[in-house]
Amino acid sequence: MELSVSLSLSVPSHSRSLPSLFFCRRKKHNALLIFRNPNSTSRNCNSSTKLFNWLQKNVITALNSIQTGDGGFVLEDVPHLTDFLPDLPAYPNPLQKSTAYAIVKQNFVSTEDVVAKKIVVQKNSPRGVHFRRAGPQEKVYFESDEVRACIVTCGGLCPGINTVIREIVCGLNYMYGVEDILGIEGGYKGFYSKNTTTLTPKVVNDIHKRGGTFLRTSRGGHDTKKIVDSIQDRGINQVYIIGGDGTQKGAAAIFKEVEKRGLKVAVAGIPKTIDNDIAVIDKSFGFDTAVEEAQRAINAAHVEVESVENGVGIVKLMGRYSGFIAMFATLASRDVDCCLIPESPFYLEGQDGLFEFIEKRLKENGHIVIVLAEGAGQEHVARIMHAVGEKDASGNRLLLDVGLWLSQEIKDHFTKERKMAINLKYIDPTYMIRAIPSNASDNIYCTLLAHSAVHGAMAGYTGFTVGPVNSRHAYIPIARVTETQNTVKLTDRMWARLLASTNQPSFLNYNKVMQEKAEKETTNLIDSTRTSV
Ligand SMILES: Nc1ncnc2c1ncn2[C@@H]1O[C@H](COP(=O)(O)OP(=O)(O)OP(=O)(O)O)[C@@H](O)[C@H]1O
Ligand SMILES: O=P(O)(O)OC[C@H]1O[C@](O)(CO)[C@@H](O)[C@@H]1O
Ligand SMILES: [Mg+2]
Repeated sequence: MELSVSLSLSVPSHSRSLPSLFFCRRKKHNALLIFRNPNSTSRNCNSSTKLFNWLQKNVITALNSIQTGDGGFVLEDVPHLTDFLPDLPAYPNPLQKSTAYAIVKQNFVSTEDVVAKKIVVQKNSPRGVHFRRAGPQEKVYFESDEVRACIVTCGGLCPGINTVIREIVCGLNYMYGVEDILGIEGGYKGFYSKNTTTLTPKVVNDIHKRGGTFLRTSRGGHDTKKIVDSIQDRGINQVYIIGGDGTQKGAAAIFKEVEKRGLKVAVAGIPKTIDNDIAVIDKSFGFDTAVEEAQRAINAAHVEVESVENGVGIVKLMGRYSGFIAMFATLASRDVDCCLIPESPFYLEGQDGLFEFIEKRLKENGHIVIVLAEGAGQEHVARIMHAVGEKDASGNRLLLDVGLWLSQEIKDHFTKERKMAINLKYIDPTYMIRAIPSNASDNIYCTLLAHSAVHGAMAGYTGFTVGPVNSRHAYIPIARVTETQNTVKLTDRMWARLLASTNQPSFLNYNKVMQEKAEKETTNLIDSTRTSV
């Protein structure tokens, strides 16, 4: 029989008589749990703690909640409250009595249901990694009147945050009869520095029609201890956390602390990012809305440059480390001649460089539209501006304005060096594409995310992120979505589609060109020093 291994930080404080390190089998999931008992009076407590710490450091990431099965089947499961509170009672799901849901053929998802991470397989390939399927379960671990939930939003804005807030509130209330829901204001720091607001279906009724976040947001200020103290003091037992990769790391830290303190608190993460840079999930909410809104800016650029001689339009879109918005906006528009993203470094001068391409398009068509992701070409701007690498309150690198830099470089090159008059229009709609309400399909997506999170928390799952994997909503261990960032793969078919549609240079010679440029600059510097001496 195959067993998986999982580590749990502590056991309830009354268990002084238990050994300092002990093992037990979690039958339901066929897993071996290793517990550390910090209250143990046993004499070998010290060495056990050392062993536990070593296991935690070296083994936990690899083995936490992993179950294996026949044919190479792997389930990367999420934690459950009963992992560290084994005696929790379960109750029948109140959805059984709901008139709306009673007619659903398969009202509950089975605890055996899983979602495959990889959907394209071959006859003999192993079954591979799976995640727990999201949805309502027959048993819940909270009674309706026992729940005190809270919702917090952190990081940058994204279309659809208000829909997620609305649907968590309405989902908890309409499906599970929960009436005690609190809003934490202004991001993580709101837990310990602000009063809460009361959220009811009536209060949130119209918020999905507005952009932004009804609860407001912030960067920085994550203090795990203070946050969990506040959760404990306020008697909160379900925490819904909406935010990007940084926020999800914060959610993981809150979960760990909750687990360490042995609290009956379900921690659910709902991934949010306009950049679509969250790993594992198909797509992040608000992304489609942002791509759609970007079309308006691209269209404006096209109209402008088409109406003048030698028109050069530059549209800067969001995308710190991932160029998904720029790539999808380009593919959708068909008016874009060149798309520049952080994953594909570009160069200006020489053969197959950007200047050569612009000149070619101006000669052919009389105009050119360039879409630029804000994170692209940062190395060029940094070199010119001697940047000091400023960071925001969360520690994210602050980007330099690549749009302004590129506009200036293009103007200088064509007017000074090529003696060509150009008409350059720089459009910067960065915040406009994320400060709008979500479109219809994102609204539905947000509803499913919120409801999946509610079902998961009610079923006692915790320390999870929810999201669609191959179109099926799943509960994903938080570490899975924070360990890597989703970026555009230049070797994937989608980037090839873009190159084929724009016919832009691939900049594959980037390293060679940049090395030659650096060598040339060094030689020039040496020559000019010699001359001046
Ligand atoms: N490693 C971490 N551990 C704990 N908390 C973190 C960590 N990284 C970030 N946070 C907290 O998460 C919150 C949001 O982080 P950040 O500003 O990076 O935005 P984000 O969630 O990544 O969203 P986005 O990048 O889409 O705007 C902040 O309050 C920050 O303090
Ligand atoms: O909201 P801020 O702090 O200006 O940060 C902007 C950044 O946030 C993001 O929108 C991600 O949320 C990035 O695309 C962008 O670089
Ligand atoms: Mg982030």
